[in-house]
Amino acid sequence: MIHVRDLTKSYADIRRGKFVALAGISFDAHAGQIYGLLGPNGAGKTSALRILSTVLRPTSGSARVNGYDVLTQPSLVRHQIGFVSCNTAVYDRMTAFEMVEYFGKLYGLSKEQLEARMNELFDRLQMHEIRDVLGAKMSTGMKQKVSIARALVHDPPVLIFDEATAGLDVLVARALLKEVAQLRDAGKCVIFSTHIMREAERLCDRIAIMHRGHILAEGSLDELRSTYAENDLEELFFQLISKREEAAESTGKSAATAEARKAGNSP
Ligand SMILES: Nc1ncnc2c1ncn2[C@@H]1O[C@H](COP(=O)(O)OP(=O)(O)OP(=O)(O)O)[C@@H](O)[C@H]1O
Repeated sequence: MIHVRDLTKSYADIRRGKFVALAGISFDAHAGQIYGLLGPNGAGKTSALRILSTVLRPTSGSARVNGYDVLTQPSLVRHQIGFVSCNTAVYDRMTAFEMVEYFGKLYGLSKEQLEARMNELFDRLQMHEIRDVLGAKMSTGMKQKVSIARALVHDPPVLIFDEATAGLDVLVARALLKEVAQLRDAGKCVIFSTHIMREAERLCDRIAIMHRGHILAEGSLDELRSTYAENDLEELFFQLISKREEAAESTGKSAATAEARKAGNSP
């Protein structure tokens, strides 16, 4: 359902010059699966997810969502996905009902379809009591429910959650994770980015461990544990990242030594 090949993204950064945020990642995610992108801050998770949702253009490589190409068929791609992040905007002057209705209309749902869908979503996400609450007066948890309803209103086959539990209290975060699992059980393809090991461990069917724009390892939790002979995901994660850092450091040192030799500054 999601097919990503050799995807790269470079930013022109004033301070750092050309900065490579994605260095050629490839992965596939399927219906009925939660695919986790696990990585520390700056790993490139958001860049990858923004490309999948057509907000960003890749520098090179390709990505298809439910058969549609993000570069050549962006509008069709957008109909295939719902996107939830920790800071999806909820308009201050709209009520929960108006927000979800507004997005349903944007997706072209008929009045009847929208009414049925909104009833279903307000039941499922227990949103009836916040139906008439204005965005400005909502708690973070309420806002997150509205964001989820907004992402689900057109019943897309693919759902993308980008660090969606950040800033939520433990009860609201749990409810969100339960909803994510239910979406998978309903046959959706879910991409779930997080830096929280426990979330990835509990929820994801496959995990890509990302660091500085690379996928360092990929597989089901069992596959990762057996390949790296390490049961603890956190430990496995640290081992992979420290190996990478050491390799990068020694490459940097050799490059610097070679440069110095060339310049005649080194014995
Ligand atoms: N518009 C931009 N211009 C320059 N650099 C950027 C831009 N957007 C992201 N970056 C850089 O690209 C790298 C990857 O960022 P990205 O947000 O994709 O990572 P992430 O894994 O989602 O991290 P986080 O959890 O912190 O959001 C970071 O070093 C970031 O500073």
